[in-house]
Parts: sequence; structure tokens; C-alpha cells
Amino acid sequence: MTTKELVAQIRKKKSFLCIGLDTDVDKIPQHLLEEEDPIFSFNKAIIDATHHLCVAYKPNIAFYEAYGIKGWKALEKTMKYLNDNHPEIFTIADAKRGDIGNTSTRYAKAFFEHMGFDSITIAPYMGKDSVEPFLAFHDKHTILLALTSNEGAYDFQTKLVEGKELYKQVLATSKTYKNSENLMYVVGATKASFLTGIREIVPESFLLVPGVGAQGGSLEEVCHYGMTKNIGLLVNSSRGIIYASNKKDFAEAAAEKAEELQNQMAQELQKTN
Ligand SMILES: O=C(O)c1cc(=O)[nH]c(=O)n1[C@@H]1O[C@H](COP(=O)(O)O)[C@@H](O)[C@H]1O
Repeated sequence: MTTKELVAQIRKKKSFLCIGLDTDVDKIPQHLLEEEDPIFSFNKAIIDATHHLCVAYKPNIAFYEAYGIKGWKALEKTMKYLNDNHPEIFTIADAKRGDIGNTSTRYAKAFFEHMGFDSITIAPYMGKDSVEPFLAFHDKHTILLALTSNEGAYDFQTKLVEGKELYKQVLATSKTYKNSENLMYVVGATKASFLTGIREIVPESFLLVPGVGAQGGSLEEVCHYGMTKNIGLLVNSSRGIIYASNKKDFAEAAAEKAEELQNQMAQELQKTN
């Protein structure tokens, strides 16, 4: 999917919501455990109930890898279901990969070609030759970790390197990479006050912003400091939506939570018109 198509979907649905499919068998409703593939059944029910309210889904790969081959199959089925039924939805493999060049190419093939994702999250630590293999894929997006939502973000990301915070170095340097137009960045919602400085370096780039809901970030602040003419934001919530209920009404409860966020987003979008 191109960025232009993503922006068109955001305007059409009045939503820049990304729903995180962090599907944990210990948290899903008990009755689903009787199904042949509980993880896929859960994801399908969530997708069926929420796809009109969001523009993206972000399966966090750890939640699938944790169940071995069964988890991987559930992920493949989820991606096939999404691509067959909702090709207008932007998909994010939250895999946080990155390795030497030839290995990065294999990761890119796995997620972009085999699994059919539109994008993948990448750790920038290994630098240019570990990121560029992902950028080489046409109409696919590489979402580089810039300033993450967690407490440990302050261990390295905000430290000064040659007089500039490391996350700012990541933003500035990555703009010099080949095919850098395919870059997006992760900025945690808990770090909204940093967004003004971030927008000085990447004024137009899309930002994936996790951390609203369970981690306490504020949607209003994120929009205030981070929104651009072309929106430039995908705001993710995982647990706050998908585990709104662990009873039979889980999908309806998820849709209610998603709708609350979508309503707030529609109001924020009005401000950009
Ligand atoms: O790359 C991410 O998506 C990510 C980056 C970050 O800085 N913080 C962060 O929470 N995430 C992911 O976003 C999701 C947040 O989930 P909730 O806190 O349940 O909404 C999880 O899948 C995290 O792995």
C-alpha cells in the first residue's frame, strides 16, 4: 500500500487507529480454547468487529512465535484473512528486526513477500546496511524505532551523541539512506512532548505511535504535537481494545473501545481540514 492510499483511507474512515493484535492465549475468552485455532478465531472476531473503525492492524510477532508452529500458522491465517477480505487495511509486522544485509533481506522477504505485510518495525542499532535491504522493497514501509514508549528508552535513545540525542541522530541519519521515502518511525505516545523536536527533523513522515490506553499516553497530546497536513500518525492500542472483555461479548466490547478512540480521532481530524 502506498502512503497516499493510507492517507486516503484515514480521511475516508476518519480514523488513524491501528489495532494491535497482541493475542495471548492466557487472556482470550475461555470458550475460544475449544476451537481448532483459538488465536485465529480470536483475531478473526476482532477484525470482523473493528475493521470499519481502524486503518491498520499490528500483530506483534512475539505473541505468535511464543506458540511455535501453531502461532506461526495462526499469524499466516490472520494475514491471509486480512489481505483477502480487507486489502484496504495497512498491516504492520511488529517484529523489531534488523541484521547484517543478507540476513535483513531474508527477514524482509519473510514478512513482505511470504506473509504479505505492508510494513515491519525495525531496530536501527546496526545501521545503514541493516536497514536498506528493507527499504529496497517497492511500496513496503520500514518503521524504524526512534523514541520508544518504555522507561528503558532513556537508557540510550535520549543520550547525547556528538551533541545530539541518539534518537535524533537516528531520524536525521536514516533520511540519508537509499529509498528513505519508505521510512516511518516509532515514537511512543508516552513521549508526546518530544514530538515538536521530532517534527523539526521529519516534518512529513508517518509516525507509528503506540502507548495510548494501557501505557497511559494521551491521544490529544500526540495529535497536538505530532499531526501534519497529511495526518502523519498511526496511533496503536492493543490491550486497551482487544481485552476490553474476556467474556462472550469480547468482540463487541473491543469495537466499543475502538469506536471511542475513532470518535476522538474524527474530532482531531476536523482540525486539519
Ligand atoms: O513498535 C511498537 O509497536 C512498540 C514500540 C514502543 O515504543 N512501544 C510499544 O508498546 N510498542 C508495541 O506496541 C504495543 C503496545 O501495546 P498496548 O500497550 O497493549 O497498547 C505492543 O505490541 C508493543 O510491543
